[in-house]
Amino acid sequence: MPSTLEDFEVIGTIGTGSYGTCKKIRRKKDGKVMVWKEMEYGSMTESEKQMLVSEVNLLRELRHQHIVRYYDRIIDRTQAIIYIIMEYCQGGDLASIISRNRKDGTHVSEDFAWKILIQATLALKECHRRKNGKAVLHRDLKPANVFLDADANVKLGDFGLARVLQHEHSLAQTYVGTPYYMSPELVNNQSYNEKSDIWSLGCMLYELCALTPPFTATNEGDLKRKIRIGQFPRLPTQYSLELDMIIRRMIQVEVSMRPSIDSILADSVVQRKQDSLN
Ligand SMILES: CNC(=O)c1c(C)[nH]c(/C=C2\C(=O)Nc3ccc(Cl)cc32)c1C
Repeated sequence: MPSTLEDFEVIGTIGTGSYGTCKKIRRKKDGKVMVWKEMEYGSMTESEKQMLVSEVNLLRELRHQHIVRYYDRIIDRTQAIIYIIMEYCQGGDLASIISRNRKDGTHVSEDFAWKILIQATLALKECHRRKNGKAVLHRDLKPANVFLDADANVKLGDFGLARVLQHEHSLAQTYVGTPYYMSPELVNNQSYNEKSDIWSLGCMLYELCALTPPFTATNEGDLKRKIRIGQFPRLPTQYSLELDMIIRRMIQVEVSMRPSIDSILADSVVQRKQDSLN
């Protein structure tokens, strides 16, 4: 029996992104707290709507402990709104954690950083696992798209849809945010690949610890120049050389020099940290 809007009650608004509003909802039949992302599709062409449907179907297939769980979708054809119903992540998003630490002058612990590194890498491994020969590259890995559950476990969210919603009519097309995590291959107009997600992962982990992206500038031209050069400061000295080194390996300009997901997970320090997490 497909869900309807009447099966849920809205208990709060979590946030509004470039392509919709995220609301906290409660399922009436069992009180389960979830979220839905409301997205207007009225201005989309038929092919863009088809892209959205296929991306939502991809989300439906992804089931992993570190990927936000997709539950259902409701299409309100009268309002031209699709509601995508997903798992509630009580711990919020990494962007809020970074902002709070920046304001308070505090830093996440080394163990927390390793936990996020390991679990986000496991989530990416699942995304990159070929589905009918089609990799689901994240393409938009950033602190605002990494969520935490009640036990501060990583839940990677919001991928695929970001790409679909970059259609020419979408407000999402209007430039939102500085591309701090843009990889050198994208700066050079080369193709996006799995190692581009590794670059973004490294930039995100760097910012989680240093509370600033590895590359910053006052204009996009300078930012692109710094990304091409690829030099950035060591993590704050409270963090180990091992953590600095593994993040530094991810943020290598040369694509082939960046570690694969499997080599990250095979790293001896990662293995030791993973054992202590389990
Ligand atoms: C400060 N952040 C929050 O309070 C927050 C909380 C408690 N939950 C969220 C976001 C989500 C959440 O709780 N579940 C989600 C599923 C998919 C997507 Cl794209 C986002 C979410 C956020 C941004």
